Amino acid sequence: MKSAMGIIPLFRLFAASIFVGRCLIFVYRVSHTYTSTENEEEEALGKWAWIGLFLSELWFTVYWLFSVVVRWKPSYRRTFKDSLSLRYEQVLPDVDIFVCTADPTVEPPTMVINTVLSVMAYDYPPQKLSVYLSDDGGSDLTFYAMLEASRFAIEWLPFCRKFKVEPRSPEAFFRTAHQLPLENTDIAVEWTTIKKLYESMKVRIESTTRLGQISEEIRKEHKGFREWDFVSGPRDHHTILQILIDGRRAKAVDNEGQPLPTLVYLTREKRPQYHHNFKAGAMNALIRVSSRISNAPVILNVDCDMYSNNSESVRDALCFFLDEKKGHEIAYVQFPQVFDNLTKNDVYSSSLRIVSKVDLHGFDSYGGPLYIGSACFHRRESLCGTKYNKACQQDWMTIKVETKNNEESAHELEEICKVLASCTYEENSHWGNEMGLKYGCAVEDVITGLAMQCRGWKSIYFDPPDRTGFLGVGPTTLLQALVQQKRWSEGDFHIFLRHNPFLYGYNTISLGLQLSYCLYLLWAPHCLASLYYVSVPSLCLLRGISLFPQVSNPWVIPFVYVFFGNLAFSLVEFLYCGGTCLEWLNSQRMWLYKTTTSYLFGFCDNILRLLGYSKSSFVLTAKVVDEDVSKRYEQEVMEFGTTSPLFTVLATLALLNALVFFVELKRLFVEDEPISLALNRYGLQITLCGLLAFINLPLYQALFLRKDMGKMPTSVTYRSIVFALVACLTAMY
Ligand SMILES: O=c1ccn([C@@H]2O[C@H](COP(=O)(O)OP(=O)(O)O[C@H]3O[C@H](CO)[C@@H](O)[C@H](O)[C@H]3O)[C@@H](O)[C@H]2O)c(=O)[nH]1
Ligand SMILES: [Mn+2]
Repeated sequence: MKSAMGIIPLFRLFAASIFVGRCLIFVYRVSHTYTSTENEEEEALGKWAWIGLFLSELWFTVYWLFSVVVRWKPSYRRTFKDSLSLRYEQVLPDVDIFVCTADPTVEPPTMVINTVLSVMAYDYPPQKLSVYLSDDGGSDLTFYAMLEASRFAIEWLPFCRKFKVEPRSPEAFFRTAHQLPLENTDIAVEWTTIKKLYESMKVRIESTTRLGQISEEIRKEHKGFREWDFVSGPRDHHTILQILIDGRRAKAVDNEGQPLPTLVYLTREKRPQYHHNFKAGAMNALIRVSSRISNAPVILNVDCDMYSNNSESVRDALCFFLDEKKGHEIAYVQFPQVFDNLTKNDVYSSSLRIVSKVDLHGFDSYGGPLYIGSACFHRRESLCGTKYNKACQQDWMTIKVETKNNEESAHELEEICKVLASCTYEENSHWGNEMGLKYGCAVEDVITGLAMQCRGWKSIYFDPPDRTGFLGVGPTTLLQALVQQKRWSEGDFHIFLRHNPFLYGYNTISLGLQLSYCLYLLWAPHCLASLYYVSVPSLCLLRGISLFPQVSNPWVIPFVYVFFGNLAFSLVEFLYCGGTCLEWLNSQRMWLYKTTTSYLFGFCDNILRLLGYSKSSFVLTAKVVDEDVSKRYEQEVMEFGTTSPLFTVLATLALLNALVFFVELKRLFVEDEPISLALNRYGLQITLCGLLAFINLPLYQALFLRKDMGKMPTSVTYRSIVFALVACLTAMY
């Protein structure tokens, strides 16, 4: 989707009509109520159910308004990289690139170094680039892979430059461009050589990783390995800092004599008695260490699972930072997160399609997108806590970094920087609060971005029109997807409670932006209304309580219009953004699953935290799964396979709706009451229940029909059958 400008007026018209529909629904809810002919108890019950439904609809409407605000006036951006080169090529600023990794088994070292190599190979003066890897896994395996990468870069960078290779992650390159360019023998020869080099490196790294330890032979290759003699475990060790390529040295050149970017490996100190604050802690350590080594004014942050797919992204980002009119007020430039491991119809709806094609463009027009963790360029100054003011307007980009470091040897520099990454360094300081990334929130990125915007900075969303900037790894099992969503919803709601955009952003960020933020920050409480809507109307059906207008009553029109109008809109929007119909259906299912489980648990965690019970955690998203699981993923078969309370909730809700639907069908067709009467009275409720049963079809399959390892575990099946039956029986009697 290039730009949705043309259809914006249409959208506004549609939104207005839905708004009228929603108002009519409220008029109906307020002017009518449930009346029973049977008894008082029944009537009281019905009245409560009615009020609950009214509140849910009220909530849905408020939430829908946020989504309308986001879509109201999106903005789309282009860059002019040629003008940038013309004007600034000689004075381009330094750029520091931070890559984070946390665990060598969940995030394999080969993946990590592919990301590292892709960012080392940016189309940018290499002497101005410094790449830092933060290894929270404290693993010598990752260090070894980095050492290999530092050697491979000598061949890889000139190769990329010469043949304008895209993408510059070797793994992705050889995977996507497996056709050998035969017509030109020169390329063919070099291609084969470099491919062989890469593959032999990969074999070495993978065999070492499989072995789980570094052989004596390899240990001799670098003094750095000796550091691991003193490491007692991934949560208990000193700082290890190794400058693998020292870009200041004349020796640091590739095989064509061109300079290489600086390459640094860091694992910050960790001690059991100190909380390490997950990725935020890692990033802050990197900010400090890099400030002493290269101190570039621009910082790019990527996760190790997200490689650069476009060698020009640095230049794209600088077009905004160096913009004469607006550049001085920009804190960060966020690129979309796109994933390259998704299947055609994206079973787990991991693609963030609507987020990146719709929502973030909307945020942009109100003052800037959220910071979403990876693929984001920062201005060091704003990340370090500076408030935006007039002084920021000076020519900050072109100020040359002090070169005092030049006399120190790499070893001296390493020793000096180690303290900056120690556990105690942050004691009694503003780090994690006013400086650097904020601590104590499961979405350190969003809260940090919001804090910067509240300090007066703006941000930019840039979705490159021709070539995606970054490609990452999305969750590939249902549980991973739900757990990731739980972390996000928990963190987002935490922000709403503790760093509310209306309070902190009062007078500094626009009302539009404050409202837009709510679209994400209120995911968690959204579960309440959703849970209500997918269970209570169905349970009421069993009892014969009708909660919607009769089908023959004109009041039914707004209900039908709002419900189906919104569904139709979201389908059209999805297709417009390049999705498929099946993908849309999957996204609807996932939205239901996320709201009723992830958001529910995220919500509960926040409540527990308020009561002082819960402590923060960060469940990493797995980047590798075993073959069996991955095969089912390729076939787009939903993966259950493990017992999890999340699955119990899902299965219970699904069974409940199936049960009710069957009971109702039986009633309709078997009992004496004429069908038309019952349909008229319960039409909407039965439709809702039927739709819920329909969207859950894959789940019933997993419960009762499948035989593979990914089916629902029997314990979950039994448990949810019991829960669903109990709920139905309670409702009936
Ligand atoms: O103690 C930790 C935990 C995580 N990480 C890194 O954080 C990144 C994100 O972790 P991942 O498991 O990939 O989670 P995702 O859900 O994919 O991450 C998204 O959501 C996170 C916030 O919840 C953001 O930090 C990420 O940038 C964003 O991509 C990875 O590079 C990890 O190596 C650390 O460095 N240290
Ligand atoms: Mn990730």
